[in-house]
Amino acid sequence: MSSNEFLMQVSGLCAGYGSIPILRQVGFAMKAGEIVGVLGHNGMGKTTLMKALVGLIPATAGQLMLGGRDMIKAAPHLRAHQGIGYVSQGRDIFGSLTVRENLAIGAAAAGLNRERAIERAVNDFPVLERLLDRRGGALSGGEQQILALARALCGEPRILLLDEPTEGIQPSIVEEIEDHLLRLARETALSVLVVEQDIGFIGAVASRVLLLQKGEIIKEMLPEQLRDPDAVDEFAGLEGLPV
Ligand SMILES: Nc1ncnc2c1ncn2[C@@H]1O[C@H](COP(=O)(O)OP(=O)(O)OP(=O)(O)O)[C@@H](O)[C@H]1O
Repeated sequence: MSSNEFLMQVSGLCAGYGSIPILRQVGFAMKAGEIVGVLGHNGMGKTTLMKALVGLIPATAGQLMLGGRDMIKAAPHLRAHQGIGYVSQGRDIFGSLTVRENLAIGAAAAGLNRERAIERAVNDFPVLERLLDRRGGALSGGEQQILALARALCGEPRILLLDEPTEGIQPSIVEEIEDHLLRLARETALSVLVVEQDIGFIGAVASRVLLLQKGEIIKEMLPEQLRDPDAVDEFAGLEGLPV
């Protein structure tokens, strides 16, 4: 396969906090429309990987090829212009602003028409319609996750990075997120890199799974291999999918 078929290519990525190295020579590539999962024990560097890709912490080495350019030294907003969207583990909803205002900020950050972005968000996630005038802080965890996802999508990313999107949310909303991600990947060729502890979610959405151990990708698995409890437990410290 030629390198041009990849939307994003990461190679030799090293990053950490101050003098503490966390990521060690991380490399992988993603094609358009692919959903890739990242599994790993707590503290193995999953969130650090997301932050290094978004540009919230500096890389000490490596490349991040996006649209034919190495963006590893670029500021976060420039990476966003190259198509990277991000929903952090904490979701970063503005709690004192309404859902409508949260979405408007997402649209403004991407230089898009506010009304059109809100219309699209409601169309994508109908649950948001009755919540538009409610404050972000008054939403349930699941509603906040949907809002964070909708806000990131306002930027029309080509690659969406999601950090534990199912954490603390009810199963019906988890299913809604699964369905929506699969539809976006299929219909709009959105690529998604998703860090998760919910192995059922990863098994449902990802076409392959990267296992991160001590800041290194040590193995790549297919979702069906997540049914092997020993393999999953060894590398990710999680129970496998039911056989
Ligand atoms: N701001 C920080 N300063 C220093 N060390 C940090 C900082 N944030 C994280 N670390 C350390 O970096 C390592 C990787 O953390 P990271 O949050 O990336 O792990 P994770 O795999 O996402 O874990 P979790 O599943 O618990 O979120 C951990 O040892 C953590 O203690």
